[in-house]
Amino acid sequence: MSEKYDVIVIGAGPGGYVAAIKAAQLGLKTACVESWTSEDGKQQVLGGTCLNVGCIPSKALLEISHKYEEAQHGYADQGIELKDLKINVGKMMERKAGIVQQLTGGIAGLFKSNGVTSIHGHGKLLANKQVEVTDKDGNTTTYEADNVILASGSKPIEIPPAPFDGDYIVDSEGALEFDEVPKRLGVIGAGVIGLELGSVWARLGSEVTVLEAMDTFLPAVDQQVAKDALKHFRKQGLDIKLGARMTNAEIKRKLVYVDYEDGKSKEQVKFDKLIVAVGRRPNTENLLAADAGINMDERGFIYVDDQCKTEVPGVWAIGDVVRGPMLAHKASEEGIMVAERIAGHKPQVNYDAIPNVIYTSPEVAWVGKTEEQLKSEGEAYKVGTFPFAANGRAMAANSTGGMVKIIADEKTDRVLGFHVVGPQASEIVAQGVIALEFGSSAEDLALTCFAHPTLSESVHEAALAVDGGAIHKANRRKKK
Ligand SMILES: NC(=O)c1ccc[n+]([C@@H]2O[C@H](COP(=O)([O-])OP(=O)(O)OC[C@H]3O[C@@H](n4cnc5c(N)ncnc54)[C@H](O)[C@@H]3O)[C@@H](O)[C@H]2O)c1
Repeated sequence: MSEKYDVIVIGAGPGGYVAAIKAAQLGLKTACVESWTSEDGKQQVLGGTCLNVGCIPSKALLEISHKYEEAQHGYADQGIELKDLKINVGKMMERKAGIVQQLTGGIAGLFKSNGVTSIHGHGKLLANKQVEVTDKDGNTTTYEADNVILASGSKPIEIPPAPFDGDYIVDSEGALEFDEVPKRLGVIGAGVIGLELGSVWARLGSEVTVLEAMDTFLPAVDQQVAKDALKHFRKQGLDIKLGARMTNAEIKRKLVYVDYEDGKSKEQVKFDKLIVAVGRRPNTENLLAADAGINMDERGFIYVDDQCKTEVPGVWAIGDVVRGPMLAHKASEEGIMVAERIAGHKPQVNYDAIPNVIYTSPEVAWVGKTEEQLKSEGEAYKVGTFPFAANGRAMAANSTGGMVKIIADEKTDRVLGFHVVGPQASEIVAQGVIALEFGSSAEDLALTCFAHPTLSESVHEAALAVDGGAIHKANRRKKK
């Protein structure tokens, strides 16, 4: 038996590393176990999926591809003339790798400065809050802790009709590593990952076809916003086929042949590469000893309550291994809540005010309820929208697609939902999160002074529009 800790965190993704830093800041003796190893097998890699092969590298590619597309299609209209524009995929990948390295190295520095002990190896929870760590050579060490936080994240779901081969049929990770722009790219699943990665490669020149089994586009998103987004994506050249269920994918002569059914007929299409993005599942295999006392549902999610407590006192679980959206910022919030609870405080994550973002172009972002949810709950509500087409700053930026939509309670005027499709939606949605968190009314937003000229003025106008008072668009007349 080795050292005893106040807190051992298993997993150093945005849930785990944040929990470990917060616990150490609160004076708890903390260790964080992470098995991820650099390609040369020499070093531990911190940051999990988000920093290494998820949010951060995908955003690096999204930013670069956005610039390239703008230079290709948007500059000439603005009087900027370019000759011989080219994309250098190798250089783009180098830049992405540099950003990842900088950030993951930064966590190691933060662990050091906060006094978190980093343990390299695979962590497994045993009975009595013991954690067994197996290093890369197979040696095991067992640690004891008063509290264990399980934060082992998730991985892409592999489906039998389209097994990953790492070259032609890839998951979200493989889709960040193509060494050239595929001529024809297939994407299975029009979820967040499929749309983000599909749009990266479409902007770099791929002909992208997205096959989505469901008939409804982005069913979790407010449908007025989802329909607007779909229109923009299709206009950009993404061929999104709804109601198209992929049934088989086969690699033949350096091409991927994909069969799908669309309710009317069976079709086949061929691609140079295929990305399969049909969801993720929790990383809970080999995480828990049989006598650890922790229960999971049939899909491998660990049962927890609102405070992320498992059924074993002192064992907590956060992030992608538990209920709720698989989002880095949700995991981090849970990590902070758990660390503070261990230290004796009583914080609570407000699960009703967690923002969602799809980093496409235009971006889609929202927080709170959709119109569809409110209708099904029988709530009376009112809506204000404002299009970026009527926003001077959006015009100046040559980015006028989309809108802001605010939904407020019919009686109390309290903001219930905040939805954006358009430029900088990921930044603008923070205003909705603050409104929801502070329980603000649409009138509070309408009475707030917004700087001119900014994209955020569309928030102001949408809030004014909730009661028919927008200045820069025609309001629907109220019935007398
Ligand atoms: N920006 C972000 O917030 C972000 C980024 C990446 C990942 N994530 C999270 O990661 C998780 C996984 O994302 P995802 O996009 O892989 O999953 P998803 O669940 O969002 O979407 C998967 C889609 O695949 C479709 N599908 C399944 N089988 C199919 C088939 N045989 N043929 C055609 N379509 C099929 C489903 O109907 C679904 O719409 C999500 O929880 C997501 O929120 C979030």
